[in-house]
Amino acid sequence: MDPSDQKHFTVVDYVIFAVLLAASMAIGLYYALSGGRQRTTQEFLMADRSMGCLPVSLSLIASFQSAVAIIGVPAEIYTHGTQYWFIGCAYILGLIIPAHVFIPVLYRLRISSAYQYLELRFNKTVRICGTLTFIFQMVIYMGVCVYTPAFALNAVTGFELWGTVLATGLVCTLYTTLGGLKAVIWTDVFQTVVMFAGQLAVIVVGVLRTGGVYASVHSMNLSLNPDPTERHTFWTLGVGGIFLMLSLYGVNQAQVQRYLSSRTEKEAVRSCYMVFPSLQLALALSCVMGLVMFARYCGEDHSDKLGSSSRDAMVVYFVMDMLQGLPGLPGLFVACLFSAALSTISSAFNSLATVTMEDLIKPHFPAMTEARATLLSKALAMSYGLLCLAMAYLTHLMGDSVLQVALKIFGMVGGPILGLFCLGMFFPWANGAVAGLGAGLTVSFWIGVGSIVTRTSGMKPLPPDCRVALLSNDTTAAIQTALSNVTLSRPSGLKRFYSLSYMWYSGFNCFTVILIGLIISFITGPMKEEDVTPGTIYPLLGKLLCFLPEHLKKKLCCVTPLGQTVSRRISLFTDRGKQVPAMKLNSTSTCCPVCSIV
Ligand SMILES: O=C(O)CCCC[C@@H]1SC[C@@H]2NC(=O)N[C@@H]21
Ligand code: NA
Repeated sequence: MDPSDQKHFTVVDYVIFAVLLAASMAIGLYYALSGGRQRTTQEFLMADRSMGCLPVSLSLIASFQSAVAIIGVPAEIYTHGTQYWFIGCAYILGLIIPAHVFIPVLYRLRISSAYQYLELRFNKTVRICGTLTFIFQMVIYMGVCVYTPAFALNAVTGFELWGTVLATGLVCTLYTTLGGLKAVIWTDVFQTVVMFAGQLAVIVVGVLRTGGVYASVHSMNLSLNPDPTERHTFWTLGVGGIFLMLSLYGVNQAQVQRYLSSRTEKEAVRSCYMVFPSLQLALALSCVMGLVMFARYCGEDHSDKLGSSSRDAMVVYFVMDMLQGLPGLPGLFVACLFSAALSTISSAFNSLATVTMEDLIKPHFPAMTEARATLLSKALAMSYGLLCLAMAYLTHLMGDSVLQVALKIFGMVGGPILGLFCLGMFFPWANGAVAGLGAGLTVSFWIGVGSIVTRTSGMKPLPPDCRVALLSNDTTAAIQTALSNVTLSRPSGLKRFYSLSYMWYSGFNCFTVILIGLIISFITGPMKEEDVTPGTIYPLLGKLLCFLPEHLKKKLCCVTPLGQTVSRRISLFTDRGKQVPAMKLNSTSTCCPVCSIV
């Protein structure tokens, strides 16, 4: 990028960025020195299970809204049109199902890590596999989140790349290590506000300077094509996106930990509902930013100004172009970018430290003292921080648009984990979980790597050229007809398998795990009712057939309502070694194998 095009920061911008980092540190220090001073893992990892629905809901959004969305979504809209906005349709079921299926089951088990559910329902091996898969997913995802803001800023403003990565990583590691989950949640609240403010500022200034978004209306496209190999259609985003949402907001430890830190189950369900409007707002802001950017540049390709860097960097170029000469606003946008990154990375650190502690260390050292366990948790948060800096470099090599990289990771790794939980909750007789997960991950990496190797991610569509958009309608129609007549060489066989849209990865891999898990269960003999831990099954069929009269349901499937108590006592997880009051279970009804809750 030649220096003449380089956008520069004024002192005010650097000050605003420094204030953001300092504010986050202050919140972290406050929680390190107040309350129980983070002396127990219940406080450090679970915020004493005392959180209200407002901070939890804002923290739930912040966990998976990082600089990847702030930069990647406008770049997506600019390059491919408004198709991506349809992922908003997936937020409906993508939040209702977690609120009414996953939260009730997981909250009533009084666990700290989502993967403790897997040991309760299956066995310790499944739990370890689930935990390791989660760690793998979040470490790579964190690398993308740390790298994105630093790379984008460096490409446009010459902002020191690795210095920024280091500063972000260290500040984040510090306040997460000092202040625990309470600090992470309250910094998430503060950072979500900064994130929205920054995006709003860019949109307002952008609309004022480009005179509206009329030119980009033509980039509104709606593809209802059911072909699963088409990258973004209403079906891949609106339906495939539901499985993506379930893998994140239903069973991902970062979100489950927030549900479990709520003071009551109702607060947790309410926080899940409160996520919906804010998530739609976040999606709308980033999509409109892409439209304003299109209106400004009409789809022309300015990457010549940016040298080799991708369309993602173009978003930062556009923002700096818009905010030039308005001291403080470039700094606000940079603060917005790093708020988005910090809130995601801190959530990832804390959830990684929690599962490592709860799932991998505590079970082997039950007699470990509270002080030592808390110290170890802090050391883990620190080591994960350093590990993600290494992953940031790996992202440097990935090449794809950052949004696509993140969505692929969730699909390839989050999908199979979702399948594991669904196998456990909806199929009482299932016990082939390890084989199911193994098969799911194998297929997922086969298709993921295959799609990268064969690069069958479909022709990169021509950047929408607003000259076409501004032509008279019949000319445009003529051009589009001509283009549609050019049938791309349709991939067949394995190539077609590799060209499955990555938005179907979550759903596809989830079903692979369930299918293989059920087949193995039948081959090795299904689980007996009495062996299933009560409270770990969601009576799916019973709920679906809830319209049937009781006597018919009794014949078909006499399901006791969720969480009903039955006669046998079971010992749940022991919190710190002592026997937690077991769930008294006292209904005697036996149930059919299909949907029974014992
Ligand atoms: O922003 C990121 O870091 C990841 C990209 C978005 C992740 C998914 S997309 C659907 C859902 N909505 C969000 O805001 N995040 C998740
Ligand atoms: Na975030």
